[in-house]
Amino acid sequence: MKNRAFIALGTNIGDRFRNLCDAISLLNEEAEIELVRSSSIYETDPVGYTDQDPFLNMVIEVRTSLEPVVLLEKCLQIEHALGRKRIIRWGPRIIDLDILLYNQENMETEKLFIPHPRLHERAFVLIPLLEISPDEKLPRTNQSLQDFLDKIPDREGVRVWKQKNGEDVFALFEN
Ligand SMILES: Nc1ncnc2c1ncn2[C@@H]1O[C@H](COP(=O)(O)OP(=O)(O)OP(=O)(O)O)[C@@H](O)[C@H]1O
Ligand SMILES: Nc1nc2c(c(=O)[nH]1)N=C(CO)CN2
Repeated sequence: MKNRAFIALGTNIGDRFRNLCDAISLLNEEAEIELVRSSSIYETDPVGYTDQDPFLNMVIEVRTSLEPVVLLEKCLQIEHALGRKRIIRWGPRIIDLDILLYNQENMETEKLFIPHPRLHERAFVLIPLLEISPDEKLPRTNQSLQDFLDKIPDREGVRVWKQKNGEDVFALFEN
């Protein structure tokens, strides 16, 4: 599994912890995806469309033999399997899976932008990502993601909800 990718998870409907667990177990069932690392889980104030409940957000690192578009298809299938419906842009969701980074690639197709276009402006993504990969940069640039995070004024809206215990965090998600 030669490719390294980071996936952001977000949820603000129903049993949010259960939704994270379900999404991670479905990713783990894929033979071509290997879970490598996970951030702590953060509770975050909604951004964009603010009249909605707080989210749980986290970031995981995976290794995969899937090409980016196929990895996206798997993510969309999992969103669908967990009952996600798209109603309001940036609105409430059972689960959202975004591909943040895929190796050092930059790609823009109709369906897929990598790195994720709003990655560098979202504290709810940058904080968990930098927790597990502090030196990460925007692909093929020298622009450190920590620098982007430092420029975001409001970071108080992102609070640790469940601390990573330092050992196998994915154990949290075993059924
Ligand atoms: N890096 C990416 N990861 C996931 N989806 C992406 C990515 N780039 C483009 N997309 C496209 O975005 C669509 C998903 O949009 P979605 O409804 O989840 O947006 P959103 O989660 O409301 O907003 P945001 O994209 O700001 O997180 C997918 O169907 C996919 O085609
Ligand atoms: N805190 C927080 N706010 C959001 C989130 C999210 O995951 N967390 N996702 C959004 C749509 O992608 C819009 N706003």
